[in-house]
Amino acid sequence: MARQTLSELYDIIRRRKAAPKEGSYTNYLFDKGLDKILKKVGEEATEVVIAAKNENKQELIYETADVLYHLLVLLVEKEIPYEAIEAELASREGIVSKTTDRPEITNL
Ligand SMILES: N=c1c2ncn([C@@H]3O[C@H](COP(=O)(O)OP(=O)(O)OP(=O)(O)O)[C@@H](O)[C@H]3O)c2ncn1[C@@H]1O[C@H](COP(=O)(O)O)[C@@H](O)[C@H]1O
Repeated sequence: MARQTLSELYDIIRRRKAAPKEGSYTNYLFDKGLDKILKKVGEEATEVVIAAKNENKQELIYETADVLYHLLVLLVEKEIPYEAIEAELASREGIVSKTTDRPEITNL
C-alpha cells in the first residue's frame, strides 16, 4: 500500500506555496489567507469529533487525514517548520511513556 508521511506532505505543501500550481486546492487556501485556513482547521476538527462518535472507523480515518492536511497548511502559512513539531513531540517522550498505555487498535 502506498504511504505518505506527514513530513512528505508538508514538503509538498511548502513547494506549492513557493511555486503555485494551477488547480491546486492548497494554493486556493493560501490565496484565501489565514482566516480561511483557520476556518477549515476548525471545521475539519469538528468533523473528527462527529466521526469519532460514529461506529464507522473509516469515516474517522478520512476526517483525521483532512484535519492533518489542513494543520500542515496552517504550519506552512505560519512558516513553522515541520521539524519544530517533531522536536516538540520528542521533548514530551519521557512524560508520555510514563503516563499512558497504548492499547492496540482493533476493529478497523
Ligand atoms: N492531502 C490533501 C488533502 N486533504 C484534503 N484536501 C482537500 O480538502 C478539501 C476538503 O473538502 P471540503 O468539502 O471541506 O472543502 P471544499 O468544499 O472542497 O472547499 P472549501 O471552499 O470549503 O474550502 C477537498 O477539496 C480536498 O480535496 C486535500 N487537498 C490536497 N491534499 C494533498 O496536498 C498535496 C497538494 O495538492 P494540490 O493542492 O491539490 O495540488 C497533494 O499531495 C494532495 O494529495
